[in-house]
Amino acid sequence: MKIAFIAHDRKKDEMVNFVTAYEDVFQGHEMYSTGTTGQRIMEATSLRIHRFMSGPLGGDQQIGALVAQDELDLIIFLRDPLMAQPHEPDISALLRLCDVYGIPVATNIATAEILVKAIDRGDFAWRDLVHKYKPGIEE
Ligand SMILES: O=C(CO)COP(=O)(O)O
Repeated sequence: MKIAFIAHDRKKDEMVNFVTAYEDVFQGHEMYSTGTTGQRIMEATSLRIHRFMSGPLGGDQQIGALVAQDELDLIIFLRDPLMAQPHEPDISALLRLCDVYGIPVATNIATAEILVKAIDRGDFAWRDLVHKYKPGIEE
């Protein structure tokens, strides 16, 4: 699977703890992140993650481009709902693309917990069918 991690500043500790706790589940998957989030995760774990730009410098949009190209199966995006972000339009654009393409996206730790257990159980097998048949997007 192809998984992306993104966390706003006040959620980074939570993200690091989460990924550390489930490191064995994430091992072996192809992983992406925004700049600082990926750096923090790699400092704390043995996971290798392809890091894009930092969010405010375009990282959310780079991950959005992967969604548009059907190159991501899951996004864990721990957003800070109590702090305004200078790049809010980029964040909205990424979440919109997830809805356009039906990409599972967890925006809080409770949903992230459920989805990581779903990976472990093989519940993401339907993504293989999506890749296989790739229906066109309705306009
Ligand atoms: O701002 C972000 C997502 O919107 C995250 O970017 P960083 O991982 O570089 O802090």
